[in-house]
Amino acid sequence: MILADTGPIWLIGCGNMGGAMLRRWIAAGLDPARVTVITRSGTGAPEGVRSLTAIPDEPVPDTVMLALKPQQIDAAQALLAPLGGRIRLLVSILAGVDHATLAERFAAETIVRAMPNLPVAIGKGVTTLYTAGGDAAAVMEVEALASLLGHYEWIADERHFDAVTALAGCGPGFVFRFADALATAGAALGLPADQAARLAIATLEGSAIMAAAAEESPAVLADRVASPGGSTRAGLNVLDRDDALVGLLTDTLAASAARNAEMAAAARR
Ligand SMILES: NC(=O)C1=CN([C@@H]2O[C@H](COP(=O)(O)OP(=O)(O)OC[C@H]3O[C@@H](n4cnc5c(N)ncnc54)[C@H](O)[C@@H]3O)[C@@H](O)[C@H]2O)C=CC1
Ligand SMILES: O=C(O)[C@@H]1CCC=N1
Repeated sequence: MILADTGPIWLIGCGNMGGAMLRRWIAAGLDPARVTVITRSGTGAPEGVRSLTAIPDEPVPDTVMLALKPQQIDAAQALLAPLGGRIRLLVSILAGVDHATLAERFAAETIVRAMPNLPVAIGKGVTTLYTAGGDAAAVMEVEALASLLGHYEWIADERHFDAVTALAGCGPGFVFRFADALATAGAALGLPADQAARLAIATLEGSAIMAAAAEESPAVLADRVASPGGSTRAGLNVLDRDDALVGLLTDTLAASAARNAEMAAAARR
């Protein structure tokens, strides 16, 4: 998808996620001269990008992206309050904070909630998008940006946003933790820790790539690894006993989704 050259983009906050997205967009062809990063610290912007600690005395930019924390939404609102008109496109990656709250706090023609995840840094991220409606060109522009980050999809029902945040936004954190746990378990069987870590990550990489390309479900692929009466089945029996792994992940996602709801409630005040 082609990036439209629609004018200035202001990125409010440029930490782990804002920085990862911006670096990927620039690597994929976004002109850094279009972007102004505005942060409290004045740090974190990639080379070639204007970095400020307050909004410049300039016309309202076409696009504003909110990439600070949900707890910093009051500061973002105060920062943008002096703008003299409506922003054409506001994109928010704030976990939890809902469309209605954004519309109350920010004057924008089109508002899109986006939930990226950290592998956007290498163009293999997952970005989920939601809008309550807006200008078709602005929506296409968001798709063009999201497509440069990896896989993206829209959700029609905003009530699913906390769930996709827990699954895909937070998901890399859980997968990284699983990689560590796999390595720790390998080391417990006597492997050197560094070797166990290498084998765990390479195993995850190959399995994820294979699952992504396969027509079969992961459940079928798991059965393909498990020879009848063999050692994989013995291991799977532990994960499957009383749905142990499903139960653990259900609790994990539920905790994340609940925290998103808390952050959303705090932003409504
Ligand atoms: N880290 C991740 O994997 C993901 C994060 N997100 C969302 O991205 C947002 C940012 O998260 P991170 O990048 O992890 O946080 P971070 O702490 O790394 O970055 C926050 C950024 O906001 C800036 N900032 C803080 N106060 C400010 C203010 N008053 N005015 C302007 N800038 C200010 C900081 O200087 C920093 O650049 C959050 O809303 C989070 O929900 C969404 C998906 C994934
Ligand atoms: O931890 C957080 O709140 C954010 C939302 C998704 C990933 N990181």
